Amino acid sequence: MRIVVLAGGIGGARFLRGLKRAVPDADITVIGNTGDDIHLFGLKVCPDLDTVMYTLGGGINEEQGWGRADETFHLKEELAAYGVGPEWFGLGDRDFATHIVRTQMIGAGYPLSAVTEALCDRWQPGVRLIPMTDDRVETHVAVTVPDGGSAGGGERKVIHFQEYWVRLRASVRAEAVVPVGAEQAKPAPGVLEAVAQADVVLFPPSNPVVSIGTILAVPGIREAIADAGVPVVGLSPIVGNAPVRGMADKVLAAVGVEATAAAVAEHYGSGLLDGWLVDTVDAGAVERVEAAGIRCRAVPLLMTDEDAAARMAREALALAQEVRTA
Ligand SMILES: O=c1nc2n(C[C@H](O)[C@H](O)[C@H](O)CO)c3cc(O)ccc3cc-2c(=O)[nH]1
Repeated sequence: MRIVVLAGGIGGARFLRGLKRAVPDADITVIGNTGDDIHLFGLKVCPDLDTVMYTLGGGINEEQGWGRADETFHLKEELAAYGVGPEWFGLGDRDFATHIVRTQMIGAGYPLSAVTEALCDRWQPGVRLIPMTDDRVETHVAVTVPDGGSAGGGERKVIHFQEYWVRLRASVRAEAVVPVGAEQAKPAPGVLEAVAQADVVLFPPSNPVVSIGTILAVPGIREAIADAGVPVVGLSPIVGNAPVRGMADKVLAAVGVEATAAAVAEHYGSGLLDGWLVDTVDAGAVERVEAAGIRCRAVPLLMTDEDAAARMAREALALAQEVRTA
């Protein structure tokens, strides 16, 4: 079975680990979000690609869900001693090596897709990991930073997604989320081919705006998925009207979508999604999602461990089969 998965960071990576366990013989292609990418200290950092690569390759820091296990931060401390930041982004020594190799290869003329393949030669994630595009796309967030005054004023600015997410911890209101460069970007080699050859396309419980939404913003990808003629099944990242992890509710508000399992399904829409899994606590949403033309089932959606993630993957594939034979 050929499975294409659109993935962000932690949620996507953990789901993929479950999927591999559920269907060990499947041929899995992962289209990774690169809107979170950031240039720091002259290096290109790809948090979501690395989170998938490290998680499936056995090198992830399990507690954090990002970055390397058994990490040290000497380089970051030395940079800080020179007054060179940012200090708010935790790049460890082992992780730095990945960014150095990536940046060196890009400088030598290799596209990001080829670099990612080379990095995966070491990690052997057991899936084909392709960035959504080789072109530069950076998600920016328009915010108003309060001036602290009683008039409720503040400075409106546009900041990098990582500054909004990591430094500000989404504590200021996001007014708009813009995947800068997406409109001009082309899908990376292999992306459209993988979708065209897929038997099923899955949207893990990743962020619908800044992860999956960014991938779908690359011209051609949404259309290829909608036209593939195979079941497209997603899993809700919202459980009981709150994100399972992260701050997806904050960016959903910025695009005018309420943080409920049903609203996220409607946001993707029946033109794209054929099936949607909601958590059992959201069983009441099933009717609304089905009324929107999307087949819906309520099953446990908390990825408490690898077995739970594998059960979710099996449910997603079962729903895909149901859609296919309907
Ligand atoms: O909350 C944090 N997330 C960090 N993340 C996670 C990441 O910024 C976001 O969670 C994702 O971009 C959202 O998908 C990192 C990921 C990397 O690959 C490398 C370094 C970091 C550093 C941080 C960090 O300092 N704090």
